Amino acid sequence: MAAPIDVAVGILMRDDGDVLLAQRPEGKPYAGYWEFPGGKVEAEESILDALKREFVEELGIAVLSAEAWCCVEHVYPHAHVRLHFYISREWRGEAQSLEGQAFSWQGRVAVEPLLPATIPLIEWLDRVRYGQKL
Ligand SMILES: Nc1nc2c([nH]c(=O)n2[C@H]2C[C@H](O)[C@@H](COP(=O)(O)OP(=O)(O)OP(=O)(O)O)O2)c(=O)[nH]1
Repeated sequence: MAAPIDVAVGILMRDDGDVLLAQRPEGKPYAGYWEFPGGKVEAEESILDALKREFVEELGIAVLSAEAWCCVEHVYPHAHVRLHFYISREWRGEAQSLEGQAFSWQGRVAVEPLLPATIPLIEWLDRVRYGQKL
């Protein structure tokens, strides 16, 4: 099988625990599915740099700091991806829809459909956001 493609994914988390999700625009695989913003890491680029670049390109947001959280691999029909999820609580700017995508701040995540590889993350994330009360 081909080597996985590295993808940098960012979870912006507000003080109240809400997180930002975006809807994949037309023309991409899984258009209309919800995801955390991010994109493919380019050659010679660190994952954190890719994350910062994607947030500027897609949302006009400057990520000031982010912490590596977890890494998930998934094989789709279109690609084998290795997703590097980061959590950021520190950024500058308000989200703008620079690629025509919808986005939404969510507490308990209620948007759907979610990208398949992102679904398990939601439950893990609730443990981070709301403690072990689940
Ligand atoms: N951003 C993001 N991608 C995800 C998530 N979950 C998940 O399976 N993916 C997959 C979908 C895609 O196969 C891949 C991301 O690639 P992409 O096509 O969106 O990346 P990109 O913006 O760099 O795209 P492009 O330059 O090729 O148009 O990771 C997620 O929560 N966020």
